[in-house]
Amino acid sequence: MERTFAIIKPDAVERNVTGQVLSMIEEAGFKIVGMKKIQLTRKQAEGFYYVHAERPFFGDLCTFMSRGPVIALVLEKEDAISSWRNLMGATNPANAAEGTIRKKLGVSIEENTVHGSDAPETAAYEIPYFFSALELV
Ligand SMILES: Nc1ncnc2c1ncn2[C@@H]1O[C@@H]2COP(=O)(O)O[C@H]2[C@H]1O
Repeated sequence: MERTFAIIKPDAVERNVTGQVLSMIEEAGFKIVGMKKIQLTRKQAEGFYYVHAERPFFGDLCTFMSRGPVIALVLEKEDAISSWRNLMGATNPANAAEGTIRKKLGVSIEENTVHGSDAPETAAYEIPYFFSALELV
């Protein structure tokens, strides 16, 4: 079993599609082992996305991610990291495959509804950024 970190982003929470995303997660066989609703500060968003600090979209991304509440999740499944990335679909919803969350619900390359860890090292940074060990059950 592997764990990955996921976020349901502000665009999805604003549009009341949190439940649709959670249904797709459960239907795909993930166990939700951690879940919380929080609103990031701008500084917390910058810390979470520090690997993108030099990218031109970094400022807008941190503004977007702190503009409203998000749902932070830890998901468990065999090959959870790649399975979750497959279920999310391509970063740009315009390029996402049928049946993926971003194809169904994504708005734009920035407001793309969900986030997921891209590698085990990333999950090892992202999970404890949001959750203590006691919160994962
Ligand atoms: N040109 C871009 N390329 C990649 N990611 C982008 C771009 N512009 C905005 N982003 C956002 O930056 C985020 C970084 O990782 P995410 O998977 O959370 O999803 C990405 C998008 O929301």
